[in-house]
Amino acid sequence: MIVGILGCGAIANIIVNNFLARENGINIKYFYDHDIKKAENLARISDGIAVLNIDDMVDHVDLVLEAASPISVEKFALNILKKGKDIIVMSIGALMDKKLRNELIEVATEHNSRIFAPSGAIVGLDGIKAASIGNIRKVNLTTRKPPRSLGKDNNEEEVLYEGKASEAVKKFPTNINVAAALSIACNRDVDVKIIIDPSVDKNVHEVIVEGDFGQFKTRTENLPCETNPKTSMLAAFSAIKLLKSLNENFIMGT
Ligand SMILES: NC(=O)C1=CN([C@@H]2O[C@H](COP(=O)(O)OP(=O)(O)OC[C@H]3O[C@@H](n4cnc5c(N)ncnc54)[C@H](O)[C@@H]3O)[C@@H](O)[C@H]2O)C=CC1
Ligand SMILES: O=C([O-])CC(=O)C(=O)O
Repeated sequence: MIVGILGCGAIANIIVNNFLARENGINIKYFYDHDIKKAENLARISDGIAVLNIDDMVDHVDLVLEAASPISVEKFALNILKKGKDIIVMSIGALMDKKLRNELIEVATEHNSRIFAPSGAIVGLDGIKAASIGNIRKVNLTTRKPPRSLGKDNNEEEVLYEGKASEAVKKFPTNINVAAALSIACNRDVDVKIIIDPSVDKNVHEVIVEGDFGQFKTRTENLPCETNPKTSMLAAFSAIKLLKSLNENFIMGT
């Protein structure tokens, strides 16, 4: 499987460094970023090809791994799917827009392509998907990040946001994709609180779900990526695991 990466920042760097040797028949070969130097850097370390025009990548790959921004999903995903290519979307916040999501699903169905959205920086999506088979009464997400992860310098705790996931992803498009992942997994606009917390040094996500199945609570304490403290290592790891699983015949988990 030939893979192209759209967005050559923190997540892409972790992915490429994990795939330096070809694994599971996956060859990450093409790189596109609107900062060509970033694409060239990844191409150099992986013996791949950096492209100036995204079409020069899409035409040659089986799958595009988006790790850029919600705007890049709006801009490029439709065309990727129309060309019959699969896409892994990291900027899941973009998919909270139901119109865009439905359009992408329609085009994917028509062109026999697939959209994958990894669980990213959060745990519990397996459980919430299963729980959504019954009635779900409550889903709360509380995200705590150190000030530097949110570009702040607080000395005291501050609630930055409290409200629905749909608004959260508009206000903080590169910080709370996890809220979109949760919402889409259970088809509900979940309640979100984002807290700037100078007492934590990790990106912490707590989820509480209650429904017909009973209840569960998860807490993820994520180490931030070195080059982008907003983003947790687990998000990149989840993309790697998903990518590897695409060529496997045994699927574990929901
Ligand atoms: N699903 C999840 O749980 C998570 C998702 N994310 C999202 O994944 C995406 C990537 O995250 P990082 O690697 O940490 O970001 P980053 O900022 O380190 O890297 C993004 C790269 O994409 C490039 N880029 C941005 N917009 C572009 C466009 N329209 N066209 C071409 N290149 C573009 C930038 O130049 C940059 O090199 C972000 O949208 C982030 O919010 C991040 C963490 C968790
Ligand atoms: O990486 C994280 O911990 C969460 C994050 O930035 C996001 O959901 O966009």
